[in-house]
This record gives sequence, C-alpha cells and structure tokens, in this order.
Amino acid sequence: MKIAVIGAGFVGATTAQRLVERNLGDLVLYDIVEGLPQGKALDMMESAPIWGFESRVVGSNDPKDLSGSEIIIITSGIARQPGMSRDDLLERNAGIVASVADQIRQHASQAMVIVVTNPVDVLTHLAAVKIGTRKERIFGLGGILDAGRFRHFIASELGVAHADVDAMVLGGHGDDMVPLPRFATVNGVSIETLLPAETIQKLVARTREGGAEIVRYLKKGSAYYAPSAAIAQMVESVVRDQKRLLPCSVWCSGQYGITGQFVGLPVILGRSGVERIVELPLNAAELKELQRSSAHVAATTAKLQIGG
Ligand SMILES: NC(=O)c1ccc[n+]([C@@H]2O[C@H](COP(=O)([O-])OP(=O)(O)OC[C@H]3O[C@@H](n4cnc5c(N)ncnc54)[C@H](O)[C@@H]3O)[C@@H](O)[C@H]2O)c1
Ligand SMILES: O=C(O)C[C@H](O)C(=O)O
Repeated sequence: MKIAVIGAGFVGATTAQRLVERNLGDLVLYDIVEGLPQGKALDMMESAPIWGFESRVVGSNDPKDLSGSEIIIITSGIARQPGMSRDDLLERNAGIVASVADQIRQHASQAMVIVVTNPVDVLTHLAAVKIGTRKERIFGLGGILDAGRFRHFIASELGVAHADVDAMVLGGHGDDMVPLPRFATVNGVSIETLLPAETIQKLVARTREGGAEIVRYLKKGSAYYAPSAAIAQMVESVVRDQKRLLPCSVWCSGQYGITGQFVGLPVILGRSGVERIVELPLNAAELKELQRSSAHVAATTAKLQIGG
C-alpha cells in the first residue's frame, strides 16, 4: 500500500518513522521545504538494516508524487506556542490545508485522508469539501491522543499497567473536549470505584489541558510522540482491517443529535474507513457536554464559510 505523509515536520516525520518501522506500507514524505523530506527519508532508510524493516520511504517536494496513494495523512501547518489555543491557528492553517487539498484533488482524489493539522475538526471539514472525499473516507486525529493522555494519567495515579487502562474522550479536539470517566476502566473495573471523585476531576482537567502542558514545556511547538503513535494506530486499523473501536473526528449525520459537521465520536475503523459510528449510552450531562463541544466546533467552522 502507498501512503503519503504531507508535512515532514515533527508530527509528519515521526509518523513516517512509526509507519515504516511497522511495515504498514511504502511511504512518500512530502514537504515544501527543499531537502527536508529527502534528508529525513534517507536517514530513516539507513536505519532499515539496523532496525529491521522492509517498507520504504522517499522524500519529495513534488505533489505529483502523491499520485497512487491509498492513504494520505495531512500534518502540514504551524503548531501553537505557549498561550495560544488551537483555534488561534485557524486562519494560517486553513490556507495551508486548502492548498494541500487542491494538490490531493489533482493527484490522488481517491485516497483515504487522515487530517492532523489544527484546529483538526474544522480543517477535516475543509479538506473533505475541497478534495470531495466521501465522508466515510476522511477523518481527523484527536480522541485517540486525548484518551491516551487520560489513560496515562489514570495508570500513573493508580500505579497500574497502561495496558489495563481503557478510556474514551469525545467531542472536538479542543479545550472543551469530553473525557468520559464513566467509560474509563482498569481491566474492566470502573475508575469510579477505584479513585475519589475529586481525583478523577483533576485527571479530566489535566487531559483537557494535555496538549497545552506539552506546549508549555517545549515552548516552540507541540506534541508529536503521542500524536504519531495515535496516527499509526488509525492507519494500522485501516491497512490491516482491524476494525478497532477508536474515537476519531468524523462526519456526523444525526448521531448524538449532531448533524453536518466533523467532531470526535467512537467509530469502527477498517479497510473502507469509518465503517460505523458507535452510539454510547451517554447520560444527560455527558450528552450536554458533547453537544456544547460540537457547537463550538460548528461555530469555528462557520468562520471559514466552507459550505458542503
Ligand atoms: N490533531 C492532533 O491531535 C494534533 C496533534 C499534534 C499536532 N497537531 C498539529 O499538526 C500540525 C503540525 O505539527 P508539527 O509539530 O509537525 O509542526 P512542524 O512545524 O514541525 O511541521 C509542519 C511541516 O509542515 C510543512 N508545510 C507547511 N506548509 C506546507 C505545504 N503547503 N505543503 C507541505 N508541507 C507544508 C512545513 O514545512 C513543516 O515541515 C500543527 O498544526 C499541529 O497543531 C495536531
Ligand atoms: O496541543 C496542540 O496544539 C497539539 C495537539 O493538538 C495536541 O493535543 O498535542
């Protein structure tokens, strides 16, 4: 399978590394900066004999090299700095995603598309309309990363194995995302029976702030190790038709009372993309939070006047 990663920065390059190391396909790493994707791709290939993988990665500045890609991952765009929200990136990143979407439409309009660039829910909508991708074949990164953070915080608090902790985070990938403690478990045991309510609320707040916490440390950019791991999980579920149940930013047509926008919901990801949106039995408070978060995404999307 040919997979293209657009943007050879921190997220794009670490994603390419994770994908080739897992032999998930042959990659094109594309960027507008001359030499950057070529140098990173060659460096990765020189690790193949040492690390032991057979997938290949080539770097390119030519959008024609996107042709034939079955999956395209859009990571091109600027990252936030301390004090900024993801929405503050809207104007500049919408321009970048729109130009990349034009190139995808010209050279690989049939590709499945995974959008990463922030604000991701809004820019997934923009890319879907500009490329014309069928809505079940385009989705964005958010919930897997946010749930990964929540799972890590729970595992650390309880001193238990990460592998035993499951959690779900829905809504827009922004400050009002919706971590769901009622659906968080340690090997099937609800965290509500293992931790006091105040502690859970602290972990929820830290999850919502998880991206900003990393930005405060790094000062000139945002997270990429956990994001690239989350992207690789999405790609693997598609390539290997695993049908994992994962929260992704997906097109809503009435689920949870949300219509005509992208927002993070639990989905089954398989070879044909978003195969099904799973409707959890949310209580009234959880549903209200999800709808508030989706209303925020809808309002931000409206600023772009995308239509579609
Ligand atoms: N959705 C998520 O969960 C999530 C997680 C992490 C990062 N992000 C977002 O991903 C984006 C990238 O983050 P990063 O840390 O990799 O940034 P980065 O600055 O390291 O890399 C961005 C790359 O995009 C390239 N680029 C810019 N315009 C381009 C174009 N028109 N065509 C091709 N390449 C282009 C740049 O040259 C640069 O190499 C940011 O918007 C960030 O907010 C989202
Ligand atoms: O926080 C950011 O700006 C990047 C990304 O969305 C994240 O959650 O790490």
